[in-house]
Amino acid sequence: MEQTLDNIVKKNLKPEDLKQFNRIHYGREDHCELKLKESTIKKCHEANIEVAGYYFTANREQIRDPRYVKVGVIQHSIVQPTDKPLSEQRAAILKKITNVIDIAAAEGVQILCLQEMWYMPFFLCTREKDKWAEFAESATEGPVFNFLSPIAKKYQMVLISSILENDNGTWWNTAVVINENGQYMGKHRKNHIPSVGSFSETSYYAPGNLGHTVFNTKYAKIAINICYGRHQALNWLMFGLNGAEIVFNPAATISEFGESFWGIEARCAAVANSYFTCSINRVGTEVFPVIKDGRKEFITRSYYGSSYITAPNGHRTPSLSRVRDGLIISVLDLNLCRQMKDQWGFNMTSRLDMYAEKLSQKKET
Ligand SMILES: NC(=O)NCCC(=O)O
Repeated sequence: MEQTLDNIVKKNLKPEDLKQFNRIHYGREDHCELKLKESTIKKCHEANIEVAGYYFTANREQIRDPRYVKVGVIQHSIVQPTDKPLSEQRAAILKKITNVIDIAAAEGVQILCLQEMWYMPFFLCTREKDKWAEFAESATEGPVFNFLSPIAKKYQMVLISSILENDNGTWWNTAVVINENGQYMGKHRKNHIPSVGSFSETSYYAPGNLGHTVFNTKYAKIAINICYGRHQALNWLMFGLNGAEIVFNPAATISEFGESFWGIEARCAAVANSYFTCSINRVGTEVFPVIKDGRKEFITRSYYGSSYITAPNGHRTPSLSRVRDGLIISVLDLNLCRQMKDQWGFNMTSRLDMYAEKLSQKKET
């Protein structure tokens, strides 16, 4: 059994203690597991993909019907070594992901989010640009959009695809939303760009210029907070103010950068803003041969996966594996968003006026 925090706890606690742990830590005594099809389990086993299903309920209301939506998140490693031709690298990932999307579709997933820059190695640690430029593409007619669009249509699935966008020669870190008819619905550009340790993304693209768009899809009002933006409470807040019911956080992050707060930030955001959050991180080790001072060196980075989903009441799923490809399928009752607002009064008691006044006075130091 793999050493995730959940597995360590499960293995070492007596059933009664485990119940207590789950009640206090996760907010519920069991994980409300969703029964998945035999075929899903078989296909995932064959492809060495961890698969887990959960559901989040809300109180029954007298007037409003439950508003169920089934979401999926996929974490995965790259397939080919990073020195192979770019087209081969991308084709191998697309093939792998097609299989996982097919599995998710057979389970009736309606909204599915992929990890940050899912179709390529996360080369942004190398500081190299030219070598990778062909991975940067148009949000509306690039190879990745053209690949996903028919899939979205075939399965009437909303797809969130994090890409390296090339918009008339300018690069952006962008999440594209494709609607259930396979049409481009819009995009969000990463607002906060890391320049920390080997995450030197500021040399590639500028902070996003599209604000905090919420996409009113057929199934839910969704938004995307891309990776490093999860460290900013106000970034999460703005998506909530704009009406998001689910905020996806496609990421690429490694242990050295706060694995201990990975499980906290999106969960806090879900509680503070009364929406669901879906956190998706890469897995696997990516090795980049680079030339430094005339010598060949290797940059190696390992991503710790651990994708999970949180409800507005703070209940969350266990994490996926730290090392294996994985798929979480979860049923969410969106009624829980308003119920939490009503129960806790977070909206009613917020003091945005007070913050706005101070923020408008704030000068850059
Ligand atoms: N991809 C990305 O923004 N990574 C930054 C490191 C982190 O926020 O964990």
